[in-house]
Amino acid sequence: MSDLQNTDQPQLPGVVVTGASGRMGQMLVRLVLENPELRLVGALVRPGHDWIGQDIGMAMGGAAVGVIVSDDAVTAIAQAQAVIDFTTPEATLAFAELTAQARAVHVIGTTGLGPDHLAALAASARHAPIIRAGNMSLGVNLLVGLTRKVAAALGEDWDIEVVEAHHRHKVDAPSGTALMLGEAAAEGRGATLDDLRTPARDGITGPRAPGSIGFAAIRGGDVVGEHDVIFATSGERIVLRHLATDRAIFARGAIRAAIWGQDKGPGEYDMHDVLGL
Ligand SMILES: NC(=O)c1ccc[n+]([C@@H]2O[C@H](COP(=O)([O-])OP(=O)(O)OC[C@H]3O[C@@H](n4cnc5c(N)ncnc54)[C@H](O)[C@@H]3O)[C@@H](O)[C@H]2O)c1
Ligand SMILES: O=C(O)C1=N[C@H](C(=O)O)CCC1
Repeated sequence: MSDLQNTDQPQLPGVVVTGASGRMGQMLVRLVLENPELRLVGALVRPGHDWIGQDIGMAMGGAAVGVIVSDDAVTAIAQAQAVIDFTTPEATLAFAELTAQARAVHVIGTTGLGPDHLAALAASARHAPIIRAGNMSLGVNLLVGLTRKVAAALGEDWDIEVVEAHHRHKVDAPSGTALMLGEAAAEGRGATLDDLRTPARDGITGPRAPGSIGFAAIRGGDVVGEHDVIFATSGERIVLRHLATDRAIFARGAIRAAIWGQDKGPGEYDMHDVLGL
């Protein structure tokens, strides 16, 4: 068995990683196993997945770690102090109910959540802490603050566009990060993103609506995540840019959130709370 796993330290918070076979799930399993402040107690995959019943370390091509992959979320989450969840909106809602029952911290990285999903999460957060962000990296959360400041400093003659690029497998657009950046820009202008967001452009769109915030999404290859916030006016442009080259940045943020949340009461939190920004 791998000596990375803290099986001999039952006092450490136990973490369940959902979507454990996914791109983020595998990264999270690795980094939770390496973390001296946490214990991996569960690895959940979707029903029917061929990893079910195998040790998660071996399923990922390494040494055994003593945690068997399962699709039994009820049993796994009942013994957890934290659930780290990068899956799909539907799966995340189901995990939120179980995490609320277990009074465990639910760290949610899943994007593509709509108003109905968010309302259901708010209900779960009445029972246990939920920490959710469309991007868990330090760099993007700093960029959110910068975007708000720059938008507040510039007048409406500066057009705001958010351009993002991701790998070919990504299913939602605009990305969760792009929406966070757009929301920050709108806040800087004293508005909400719902007030200022322009629908995706295609065909005869007419000229740009003054004061609006536009989004453009590129999908291809293995791009981990790239975001530009463009402020454009006559004669000059400012571009605020974040480039992600390693998914570990998201996993590190999520793990920090799981630890931070251990002494927090029920409620909804984000990475600004976790990072003290
Ligand atoms: N917030 C962030 O910092 C951040 C960073 C990266 C990705 N994400 C988001 O995380 C999500 C996952 O991204 P990914 O690239 O890892 O995708 P992925 O498709 O590689 O992984 C998702 C995994 O969830 C699993 N899953 C689906 N339903 C399930 C269920 N009911 N039970 C257990 N597992 C289930 C899938 O089988 C898959 O393995 C996306 O919404 C993505 O946008 C967020
Ligand atoms: O790979 C993804 O999917 C990512 N999703 C998040 C988003 O939607 O912004 C964060 C970046 C990577």
